[in-house]
Amino acid sequence: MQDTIFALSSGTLPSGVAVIRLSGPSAFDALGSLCSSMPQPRQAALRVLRDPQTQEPLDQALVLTFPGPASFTGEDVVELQCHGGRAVVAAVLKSLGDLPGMRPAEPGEFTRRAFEKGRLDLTEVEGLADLIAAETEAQRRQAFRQMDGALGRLYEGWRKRLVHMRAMIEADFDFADEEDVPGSVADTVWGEAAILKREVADHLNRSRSGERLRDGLLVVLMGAPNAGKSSLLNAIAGREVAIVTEEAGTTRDVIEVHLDLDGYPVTLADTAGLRSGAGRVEQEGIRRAMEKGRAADLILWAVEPGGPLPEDEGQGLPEAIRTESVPVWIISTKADLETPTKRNFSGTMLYFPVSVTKGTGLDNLFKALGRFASDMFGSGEVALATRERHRHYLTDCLGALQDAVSRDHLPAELRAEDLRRAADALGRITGRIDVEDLLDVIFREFCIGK
Ligand SMILES: Nc1nc2c(c(=O)[nH]1)N(C=O)[C@@H](CNc1ccc(C(=O)N[C@@H](CCC(=O)O)C(=O)O)cc1)CN2
Ligand SMILES: Nc1nc2c(ncn2[C@@H]2O[C@H](COP(=O)(O)OP(=O)(O)OP(=O)(O)O)[C@@H](O)[C@H]2O)c(=O)[nH]1
Repeated sequence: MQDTIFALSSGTLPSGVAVIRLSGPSAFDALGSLCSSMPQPRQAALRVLRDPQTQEPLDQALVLTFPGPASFTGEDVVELQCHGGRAVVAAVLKSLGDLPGMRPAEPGEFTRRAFEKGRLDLTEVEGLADLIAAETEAQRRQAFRQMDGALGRLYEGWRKRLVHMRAMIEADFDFADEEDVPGSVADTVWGEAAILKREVADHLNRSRSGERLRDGLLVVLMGAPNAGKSSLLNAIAGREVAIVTEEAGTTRDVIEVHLDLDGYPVTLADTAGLRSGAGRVEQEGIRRAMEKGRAADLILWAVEPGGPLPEDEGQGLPEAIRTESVPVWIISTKADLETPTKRNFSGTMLYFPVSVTKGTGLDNLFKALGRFASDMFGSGEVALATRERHRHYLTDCLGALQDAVSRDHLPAELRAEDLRRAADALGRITGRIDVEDLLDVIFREFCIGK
């Protein structure tokens, strides 16, 4: 018999109320050992929880039962909604652990059981994890859609189309000698495969923005020492997160703040000022700055009056980063010291005069950053791939479809095998590869068993 697992499912203690969940075949017996009578399924009831050995009262709690399979995990589930005191929760967990067949749950084990019982596919599991991690509105929306099955349905739909295409080819072989089967049904299959290939390719092209929305856009502040980067970061973050001093080369490490810009997640990283002839520690800071710069979605180049511009040889933005085709915006700092004049720099770069001392120019910069993020993430209407894992298998799927479509000089059996690889790649994303499907489709559509 499978273990029954239990865990505190609500957050850090102490809290107003703490939710302890149990799932598995002994869940209801365990509840029976703790309280006098079982409540109606799915209805909260107030009960005194007692230590099963001593009958000492532990707490007065709301208890709920969710009989499987109509529960979150698909198993019998019990919830104990206790007072959120540390000793209360410790005492209840101890009593549960002493009961037969009970053990503490591993991280994610409730959801894992839900997956194993087929109640959630892998993308829904990931969506649930992302929903719990979501920090901004756009992240929440994307995660909710995925948890709700939008991505899984898209891939399942594609996989079913592939299974159907293979069924067509199979049928063509099986009935090649029979008279009552129409001519080569398989001929239409390659056209369908080409259409699907385009859909997968489009989806794959958009997957970066799904991943970005999940992780947050990386905006990196770079520039010469003393340009005012840390002051700018502090002003943007609205709190003192980076050390601001008048000494050049203060920021030696990369400091990051997470921002919520109109619901979009943005990570802003402050970096060490770039200069030659720096000491060893500072050199390391510069190396890290370069590393961040290469990973950036956007670089803000801070320049004080008279300071170096990105394209300046030696003091500017290093060649290695300029060639990465990352957009660079110029932030002309300390605008209170000197009326900033738009100097002669590459005309395509956006330019923002900012004074942290006077507090001017920041709103403008915020608005532009918000627009940049919303352009990058798009409308958020379509289900996007959100993980490298998805992109990996989508690439496999696309490669297999490409083979199926292009290898028209090869026998259909081999090209059907390409379709199988494409379908399996999708099945790996959702965690559901089901070989029985192929037979099902053949039986249903062609009445083989007549
Ligand atoms: N107290 C509590 N709140 C919670 C959860 C929980 O487990 N406990 N959840 C945990 O993540 C989320 C809600 N998710 C849930 C998903 C499905 C079922 C469930 O019982 N599903 C059955 C019955 C559906 C129905 O009656 O409409 C089913 O799908 O068959 C319960 C919670 C968020 N809030
Ligand atoms: N007048 C004026 N001074 C500023 C402004 N912003 C920053 N400063 C000053 O410029 C100096 C350098 O600022 P930081 O923010 O430490 O510069 P940084 O670019 O982070 O420097 P490093 O960490 O060395 O790379 C400090 O003395 C700040 O007070 C501004 O808007 N106006």
